[in-house]
Amino acid sequence: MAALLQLEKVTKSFGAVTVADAMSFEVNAGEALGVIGPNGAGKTSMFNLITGTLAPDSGKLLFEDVDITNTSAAKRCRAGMARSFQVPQPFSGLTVFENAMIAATQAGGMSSRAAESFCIDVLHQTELLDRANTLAGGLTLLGRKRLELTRALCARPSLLMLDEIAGGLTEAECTSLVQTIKDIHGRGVTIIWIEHVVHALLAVVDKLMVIDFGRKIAEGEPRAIMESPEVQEIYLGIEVDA
Ligand SMILES: Nc1ncnc2c1ncn2[C@@H]1O[C@H](COP(=O)(O)OP(=O)(O)OP(=O)(O)O)[C@@H](O)[C@H]1O
Repeated sequence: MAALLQLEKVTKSFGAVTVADAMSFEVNAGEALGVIGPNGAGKTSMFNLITGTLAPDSGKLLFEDVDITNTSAAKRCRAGMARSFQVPQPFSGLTVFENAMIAATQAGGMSSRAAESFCIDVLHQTELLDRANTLAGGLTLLGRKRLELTRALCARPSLLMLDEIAGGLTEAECTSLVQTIKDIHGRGVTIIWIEHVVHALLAVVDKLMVIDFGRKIAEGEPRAIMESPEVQEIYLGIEVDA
């Protein structure tokens, strides 16, 4: 598999707080990478560094083998990166369909005519088609999460980044959203998914990475990583017998 995204020794600090400490990893095309770590570990900052809303102090990022370290966030989006936000950020006074259209025409660069049928298709995938004419502000939490996913997909990403999209959902809602994400991944979209709801992640991802204090603690086959004593102790705070 070819690497779609590569981070090489990416470092970023805010004063004394280091959010990325010589962070290196790669994500192959077609892969789903899960990212876990304690609060404040630097997970969202990592997304900001990848999408270009945060500039690294040092290190290099490559997307499709092109050095994007100094590429603007807008250009990275056009190149195929899209993300959802931890706190859904729709245009609350616009309908679900209008939100999708804005994403498809602005982030996805589509003409309005082409975007219409495309958005219907995306809303079908994200199971929001029957809410197309609902105001975004009137959606349930699950609906808002699905709209976050819709808006990211409308940017036509080859790399989809999900930031705690399962947070706050009931068990049944989580199961339903996981199935949607599985289907999206099944269509060949490469995914990086930050999540505290670990069982949701494990249902989808091929690889799991654990970070703490901006450092990569472990990376590999998800269940093996979860069972490793180092991860249990550092991430879960569980004392493991020597
Ligand atoms: N712009 C900023 N200026 C100063 N400190 C920041 C900034 N952005 C993030 N931080 C700090 O960097 C650390 C990492 O934050 P980040 O949001 O990346 O963590 P996280 O792993 O996503 O946490 P959570 O799981 O709680 O969402 C935190 O201590 C945070 O307060």
